[in-house]
Amino acid sequence: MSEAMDIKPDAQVKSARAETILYVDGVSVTFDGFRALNNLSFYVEPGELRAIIGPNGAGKTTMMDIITGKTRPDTGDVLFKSETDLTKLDEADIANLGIGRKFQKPTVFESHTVFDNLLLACSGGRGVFKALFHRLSSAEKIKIEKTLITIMLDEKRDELAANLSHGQKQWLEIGMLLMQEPELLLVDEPVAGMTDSETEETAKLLRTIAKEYSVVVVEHDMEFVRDLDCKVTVLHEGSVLAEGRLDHVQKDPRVIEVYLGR
Ligand SMILES: Nc1ncnc2c1ncn2[C@@H]1O[C@H](COP(=O)(O)OP(=O)(O)OP(=O)(O)O)[C@@H](O)[C@H]1O
Repeated sequence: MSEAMDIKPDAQVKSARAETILYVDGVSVTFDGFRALNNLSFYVEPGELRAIIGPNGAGKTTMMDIITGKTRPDTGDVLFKSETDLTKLDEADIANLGIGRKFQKPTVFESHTVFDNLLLACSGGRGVFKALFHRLSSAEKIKIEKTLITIMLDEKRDELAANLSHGQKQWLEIGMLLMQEPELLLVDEPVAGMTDSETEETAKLLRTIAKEYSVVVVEHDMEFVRDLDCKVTVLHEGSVLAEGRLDHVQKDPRVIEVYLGR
């Protein structure tokens, strides 16, 4: 990007902020002298599905850590819904604001059924015993039923989570996050280790979820990213290298050189 394009007049910055669910601007973070994020700026609109790609070490995980309050930036702004400064909040506050994060490995309650996993997720910290034995409100029931269908596990509702395939466990964990009705969902490499058909179904699932919530997905699997059919941000050395539709960024010689051409 040219220097001229880098200059953001105040009015332009303001209008970008006004329309964003996530506003990351000029974020840098250094670990022991190594700059993991370097003046990183990108914006996500409400209801948007966004894929983040980039080579190993590009800063994708660090970026998620900054958004969720696990890591503090040295400089830069991170705003949720244009006004809440996430750099001042801790991880629990940020989760309570409505930002859900799905880590790469599924962490479901293996010895409970699919249905009970969703029930536990909407229990609001009641504890396992109380959560499983309290009377479900009709709103909770509807929410669980709707989520079971969304995550394609309606027919597995009485199955122990331990008996699910790896892909189904990932979907269940996404469902558990949906029970909290997050406005922004961050998903880290969801299809690693999935079968081809599970990968395809996961793209459909995330596209469905993005009709209701904003979703940011970090992934290396290009077929999957193509299926997401969304805007793609390419990170490299802690900055945005390119942004646009996958077809567009795949043709960018810089992207081919540092990532896709390998
Ligand atoms: N806590 C830390 N201390 C020191 N260096 C770190 C720390 N966290 C990340 N890094 C370094 O910052 C850089 C960016 O790492 P990050 O994990 O964000 O990249 P990534 O794009 O998620 O890579 P991958 O695709 O391999 O997961 C890497 O060089 C990594 O070694």
